Amino acid sequence: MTENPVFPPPNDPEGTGERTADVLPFPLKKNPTPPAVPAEGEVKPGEWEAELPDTDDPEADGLAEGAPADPPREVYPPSVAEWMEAKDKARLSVLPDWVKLPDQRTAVRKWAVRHYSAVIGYHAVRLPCIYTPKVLWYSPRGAWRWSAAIGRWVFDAEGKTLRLHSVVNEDAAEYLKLSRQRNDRVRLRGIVATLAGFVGLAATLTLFVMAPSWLLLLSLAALTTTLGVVGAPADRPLIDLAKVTFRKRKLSSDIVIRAHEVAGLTEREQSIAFPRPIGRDGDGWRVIVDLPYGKHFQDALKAHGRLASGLDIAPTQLFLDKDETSNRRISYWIADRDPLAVPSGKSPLLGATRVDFWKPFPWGVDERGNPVMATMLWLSLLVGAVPRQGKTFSARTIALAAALDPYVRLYVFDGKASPDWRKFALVAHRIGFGIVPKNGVDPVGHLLTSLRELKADVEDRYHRLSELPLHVCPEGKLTPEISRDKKMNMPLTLFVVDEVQEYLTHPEHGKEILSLMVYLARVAPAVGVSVMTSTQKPDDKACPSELRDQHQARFALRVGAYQVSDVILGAGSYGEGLDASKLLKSHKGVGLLKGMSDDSGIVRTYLADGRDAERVLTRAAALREAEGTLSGDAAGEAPAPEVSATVLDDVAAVLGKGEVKVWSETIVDRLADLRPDVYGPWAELDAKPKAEALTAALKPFGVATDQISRRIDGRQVNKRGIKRDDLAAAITQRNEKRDAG
Ligand SMILES: Nc1ncnc2c1ncn2[C@@H]1O[C@H](COP(=O)(O)OP(=O)(O)OP(=O)(O)O)[C@@H](O)[C@H]1O
Repeated sequence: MTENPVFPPPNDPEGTGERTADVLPFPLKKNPTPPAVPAEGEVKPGEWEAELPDTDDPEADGLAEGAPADPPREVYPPSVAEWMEAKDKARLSVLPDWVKLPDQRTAVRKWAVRHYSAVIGYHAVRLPCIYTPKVLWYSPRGAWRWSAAIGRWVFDAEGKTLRLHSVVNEDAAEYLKLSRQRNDRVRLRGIVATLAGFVGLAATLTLFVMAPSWLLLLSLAALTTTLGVVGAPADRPLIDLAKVTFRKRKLSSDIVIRAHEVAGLTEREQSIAFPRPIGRDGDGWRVIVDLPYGKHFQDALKAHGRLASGLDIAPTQLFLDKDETSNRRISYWIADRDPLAVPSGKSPLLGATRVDFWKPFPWGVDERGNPVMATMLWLSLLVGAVPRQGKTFSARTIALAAALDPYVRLYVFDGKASPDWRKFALVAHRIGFGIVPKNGVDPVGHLLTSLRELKADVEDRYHRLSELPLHVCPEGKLTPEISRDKKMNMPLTLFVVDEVQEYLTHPEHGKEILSLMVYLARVAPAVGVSVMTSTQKPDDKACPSELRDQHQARFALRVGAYQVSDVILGAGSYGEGLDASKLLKSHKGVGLLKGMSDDSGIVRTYLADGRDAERVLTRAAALREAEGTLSGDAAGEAPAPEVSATVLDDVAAVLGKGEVKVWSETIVDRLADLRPDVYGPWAELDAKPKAEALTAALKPFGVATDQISRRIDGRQVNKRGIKRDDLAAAITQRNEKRDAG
């Protein structure tokens, strides 16, 4: 039943000729005339009901005493604006929603095409192999039935019973009257039939001799079909009913009320109400109900399975949305079929020549087929799911969008070394696969170097952005112009780590990787460096909460239990109706997205398979080459020397066993031998700047250089140098800091 609360005009309470009490009339009464008092316990579903205190009731003493709960009308009269607003809400629109809204019009059009093409196809297939043989089979019988009917008509068979009756009753007068009438009729009908026979014969002969063969065939087909239809048995129709391929139910308020009753969401004395009529919404029904007072969204959520059963649909067809105006108002979308099992199709990125990563880009569609746009600006994204659900594919679609913006710097690390990310080598600034060194490359070391490089970059960006003049950087934040200015070297950056648990559980470097990633996920998005991590193990050991919690956006594909869903999406998500454990195995690439925008909900991500990805990345590489933005690994450039991070260990490595203090320039020469690519340029400097380079590099670690005296050829020579004890103390301090995270 559809309920539309009608608000009475102010100062004109319905059903009351005059004001009898200080209690305001209940404004949401439905019937314009006073309703008959229902029998006790009888509740009309969907009707607003209110029990007003009966002041004559001796048991209602307590209610009559004291100040009235409602303010007197004279003090707070309902305003005309309120009344008009209520009327506005209650008024039904002239045209139904599906006519007015373009997406619903499209849905109806699609439905009509789908429906009628299915019906036409159904009959077209059956026409030659079922309907034609049936017509041919039944047409002789039809011809016999027809001629028999004409014979009966000509010879007045319908009067036979009466004539026989007059014979049995020996009523001669009646019999003579009926016989005369019959003779007249037979004569007339005989003439008509003979004439019709001649006309028919002449027409047939004319047709046979003069008509083109198509007309002859058409006439024959029409005659045979007519005879076939006449000859078909009454219990077996010639044409079957088309069983269309999809199931579309007509939803009624009775079904919805039944669902709430079996789900235990209604009270004995109060049912649900329908603030808006049930209507079509895309490929499904939109139902808005008001639960009984005291019941709320979470109750409906808990009863999701029972509600689906009461509606006689699969749970995957029922979607619940909160309503902002009331906690007992729920909006249901009841899909005609499981929308999540319908693939969303190929990613539109496959046809895109380039993407502006500053703007949202298409990532998928929601359950109703509405586009879902993604953005990675100012946020980090965590993707989690059990294996084979589309975790990598969904994360990769985002990385592909980034690749198609030539000004986005990409870091890609895949803990599993799967083939999925290999082709990103064409565009990625830094890339690594797995955790096992191969072909002379240690991927974990490379990740560490990249993380440190990025951390230094982020720190540097903060400084530089705050130093930029206001006309260049008005809000102290990265802008599209700054990010695309090559001289500024602050491009939007996407740091992708797939199967992050492989790196975080690394026995030697896991802790440092974790602390660097926590730093980046927390601090870097604000300067245009976004982190996207994915994992199939979101537990505290494999992917600790200190990292998970830094991700502002979460995407959970199917998981095993609602607790895991909450771990990925964040505590409390289950209570908001977000439970990725309800997704099915068949829901590939489908997940729940939270935190990317104000809305949370389902995303059926677009598909881009391995070949699609390769095509996009080849295009992206060409684009970057043309724009001159190919850098790092993709351009064959080695990482910048990590002087700051490794200098302590390197100096320690070049100290001789018993050496207590060594001159700086000696140390630099030895460092150049150890790592010529890093320290070679220092070694080429003169003695003083050489020593100063080392002093500057060690200063951040608290290692000062001292004057060290040596006797050379009987002469006392003083030069600045490093003491072993100072170095050891700095290394211990650094290690303690690192362990503490
Ligand atoms: N959006 C999508 N639409 C349709 N199918 C998809 C979609 N995304 C993924 N799939 C299918 O799911 C399969 C698994 O995807 P994917 O490799 O991304 O899963 P995964 O969760 O990363 O698995 P693993 O943990 O084993 O790497 C793919 O091979 C693909 O066939």
